[in-house]
Amino acid sequence: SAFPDNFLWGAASAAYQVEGAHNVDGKGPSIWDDFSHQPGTTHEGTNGDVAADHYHRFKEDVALMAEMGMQSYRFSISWPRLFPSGRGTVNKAGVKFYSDLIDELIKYGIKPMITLYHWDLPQALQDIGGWESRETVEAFEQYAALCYQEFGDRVSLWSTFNETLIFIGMGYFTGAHPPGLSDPKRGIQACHHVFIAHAKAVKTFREYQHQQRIPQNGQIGFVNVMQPHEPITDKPEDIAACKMADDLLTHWLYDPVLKGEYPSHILNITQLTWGVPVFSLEDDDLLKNNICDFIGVNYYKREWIAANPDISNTKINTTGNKGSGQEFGFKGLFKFVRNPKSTYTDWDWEIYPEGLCVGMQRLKERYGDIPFYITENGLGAKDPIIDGEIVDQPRIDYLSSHTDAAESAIKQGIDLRGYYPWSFIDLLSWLNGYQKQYGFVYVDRENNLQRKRKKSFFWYQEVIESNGAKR
Ligand SMILES: C[C@@]1(C(=O)O)OC[C@H]2O[C@@H](O)[C@H](O)[C@@H](O)[C@H]2O1
Repeated sequence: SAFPDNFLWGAASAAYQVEGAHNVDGKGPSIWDDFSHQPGTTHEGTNGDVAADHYHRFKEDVALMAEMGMQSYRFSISWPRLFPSGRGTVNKAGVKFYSDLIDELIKYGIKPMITLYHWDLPQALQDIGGWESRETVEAFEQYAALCYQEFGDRVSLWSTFNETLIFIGMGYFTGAHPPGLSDPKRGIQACHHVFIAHAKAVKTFREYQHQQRIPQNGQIGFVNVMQPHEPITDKPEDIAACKMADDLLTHWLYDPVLKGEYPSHILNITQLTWGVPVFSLEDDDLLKNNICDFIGVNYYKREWIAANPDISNTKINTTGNKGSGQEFGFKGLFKFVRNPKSTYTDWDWEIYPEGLCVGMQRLKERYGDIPFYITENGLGAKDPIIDGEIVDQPRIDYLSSHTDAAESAIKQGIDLRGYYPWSFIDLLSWLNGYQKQYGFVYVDRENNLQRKRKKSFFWYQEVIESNGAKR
């Protein structure tokens, strides 16, 4: 196979979705603890109070990762577990949990990849404005510095934010995520502060390397949604809508961290319309001088785009009833439409493996020969259980076809360094509860969260053992 010898075969998770122990050993509340406890916010009121209880079972889970042969594990740190009120006093028990997890991974030769922010902002910081406040930017820099100090000696792969498009988009535009707003002006400024927080965290990371407080070989990146857009017809209005979707959903999110600036024509529109983003004096240099080392791409689906003169709908399919999702779109900009020729999941996401390769090629064309990690890719499904076995063949087919696309990308010269299927273990899906499974390992919620290897566990074990030759 074309996979290089040092290619990292991993898997991913996120703190709020997997750990549980939401108020244990000094952890403070996050905005997801607060939001998910409000009625009507999540599928059937599901939340991360217990999740997969990884906080208490991480040794068993890491042993399963090692049995599967995983070479790297992408996980996120819960900021309020380290800083219960977001800044100031450090919760030593929280530091100990992640230190023990990292030691357990290293014991089995599994490289940690840390995500600093996977949506669980400390509620105490939301109370002072969250990402709309520069105080949160300062607090993030302090949080990142503590993580570098405590874990930088053993962790060389870092990323700052996961899917800014989603936590800003759903937090400030659709309102489906906390803080549940629908205000583009506030959303754009909040998003700007996230980019500044990222740049400051990169700057501190590089300073710590320079001072040899952390190893020189460490890499710090940014993790974005990678979602290729295609016009549903070659009519000029559909092509224009597709370009708009690309500018707003891709370039606005990638340019600031890979070019150090926003796409200028969109920046003109946002500043003319709302006077945002407001830049502080240091912002421009911060963005320009702290380009990250790699880009993490989370690939699930392509979206077909059409012109949208009429609908404003941001409700999505959160039940898993195929075809129950309406067309998602912003009036006057674009809308996502279904292609009758395409194949879709139960959550109405197109299955398009080639998009993994096409997406990286397009990014390489715009940003140059940057290192890539596929930091998420997976099939959300209700896995069939036959005679007590979890026979998730659809997930095997999905991952197999996507590793084909990954191999094609490498053959075409993309600097792809690792593949982290979402998710190592079944965990909470934010708005879809526990019914939307992604894991190689099943969690029996009727039986004390007992772990059980799925068919895909053994399939992936072979893929890793053969360095991608057997798929
Ligand atoms: C919305 C949804 C899903 O549950 O299907 O998309 C795929 C995957 O993306 C990740 O960044 C989220 O942390 C994880 O929970 C998943 O979230």
